[in-house]
Amino acid sequence: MSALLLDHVAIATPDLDQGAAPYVALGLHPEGPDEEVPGQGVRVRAFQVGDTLIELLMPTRPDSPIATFLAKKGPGLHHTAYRVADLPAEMARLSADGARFLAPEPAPGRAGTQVAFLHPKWGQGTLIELVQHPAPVGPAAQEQEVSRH
Ligand SMILES: CC[C@H](C(=O)O)C(=O)SCCNC(=O)CCNC(=O)[C@H](O)C(C)(C)COP(=O)(O)OP(=O)(O)OC[C@H]1O[C@@H](n2cnc3c(N)ncnc32)[C@H](O)[C@@H]1OP(=O)(O)O
Ligand SMILES: [Co+2]
Repeated sequence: MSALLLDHVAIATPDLDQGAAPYVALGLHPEGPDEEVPGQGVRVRAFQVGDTLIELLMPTRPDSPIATFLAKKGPGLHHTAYRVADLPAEMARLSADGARFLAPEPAPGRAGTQVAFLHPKWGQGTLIELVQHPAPVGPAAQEQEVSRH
């Protein structure tokens, strides 16, 4: 079973500046420029907090899941996300264990990640996302490769 880390906590907002205000007031700074993720119909502003992120999500089109969420529940906590080393393997393991994924395959997330969502009912009322980050490239990866031998 792959290592599991809390990757991010996601918050739905109709406006990134408005949604980000409490985190800026807490002294956090955005982790780079806002990022559009067309497949999810969202614009993302992320704040690093220790090893995890606070991810503000604003809808970029009316049929975005975030637009639907905002219409039903208003702004606030949207999902929690966990980092896995091998997303397909985790999906197969959890599905065999009765978990219910919202789509059969991973989808592109922010920052080159692959993501998959579990149904909120399976999450006992919480929308849970699994995230696989791209393999590191460049000197860091070579160094990691060398240290393996
Ligand atoms: C930039 C990418 C980024 C990343 O991490 O890289 C992202 O995280 S993108 C995030 C946006 N994308 C998604 O959320 C995709 C997955 N979500 C969905 O497919 C839908 O939002 C879904 C199916 C979770 C809910 O859709 P909808 O509300 O239209 O369906 P239902 O009304 O049938 O809802 C079923 C049931 O779930 C409750 N619900 C809905 N959303 C949430 C939520 N975020 N947390 C907890 N519960 C949720 C909803 O109230 C219904 O419950 P019920 O008791 O039947 O009322
Ligand atoms: Co997310």
